[in-house]
Amino acid sequence: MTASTSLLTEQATSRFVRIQEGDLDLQLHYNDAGTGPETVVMLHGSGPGASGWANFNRNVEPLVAAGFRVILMDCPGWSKSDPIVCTGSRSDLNARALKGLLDAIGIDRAHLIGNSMGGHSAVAFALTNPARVGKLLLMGGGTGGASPFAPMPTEGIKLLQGLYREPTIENLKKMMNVFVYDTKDLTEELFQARLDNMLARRDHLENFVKSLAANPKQFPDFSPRLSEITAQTLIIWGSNDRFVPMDTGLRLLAGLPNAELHVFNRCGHWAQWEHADKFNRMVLDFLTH
Ligand SMILES: O=C(O)/C=C/C(=O)/C=C/C=C(\O)C(=O)O
Repeated sequence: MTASTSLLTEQATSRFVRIQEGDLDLQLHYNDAGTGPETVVMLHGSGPGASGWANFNRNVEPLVAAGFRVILMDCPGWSKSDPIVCTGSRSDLNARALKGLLDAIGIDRAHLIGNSMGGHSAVAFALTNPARVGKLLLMGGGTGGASPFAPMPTEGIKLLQGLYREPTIENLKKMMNVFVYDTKDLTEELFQARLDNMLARRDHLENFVKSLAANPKQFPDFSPRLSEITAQTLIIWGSNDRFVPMDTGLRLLAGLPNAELHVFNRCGHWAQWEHADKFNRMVLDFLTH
């Protein structure tokens, strides 16, 4: 561990910023780690209790050690960011929040890593702000839309929505057991931390349910527009993903002109966590070559 990575805790990297982006006027929470000429932004998924730190805590340190600045944005409606009810496209809402954040903290251009909803949001950002995107890494997400192979909503998304409606430890365990292929690393400590995150912000849970009632399709299908994105893209999927099925990754590969796809076997919806070491090596190789 170097001096620059020794202070990589959630608390030490926690920051708040006020953003004004069109009609969005919000306080956002983010984590800001490391220094360097290039910035990597990580965008988390849409589960109850998710946050940048919860999703990517196994992935920050290697990037910081390699000389990147890493920003984890907590999307509006999650963690310590302000609450919101989203009645339109949540992917586009998050993209606007990200533009507001980058403007507010003076970052012109960044590489984006998105997990699930974070992937949908990264694509929305790349479509509206192409000059501000370096490379794109999409994991278990990138576009909404139906799967021709898996019943929709998938079993994972049904559990996720059930947990928003009834936020109990039992429902949390049911959902998290489906997140990953191998459940042995899901400790009581991890369940408890995620439960605490969730229950700390009942307003976020209620707002998610209201948002879904107002617009059940929070994540639009970007397939017809993917060819507009010229950024070099690495798509990563778990072959056992029970939240966003792997054929979504194939759809992204077919649509994005400069993309390649890596599929992890024995891996669910959290490739960045389940295969963290290999994932981190792949990210560094992708970003530095
Ligand atoms: O419905 C979708 O397309 C997206 C679903 C998600 O974003 C689910 C993400 C779950 C997590 O990764 C999490 O940590 O909550």
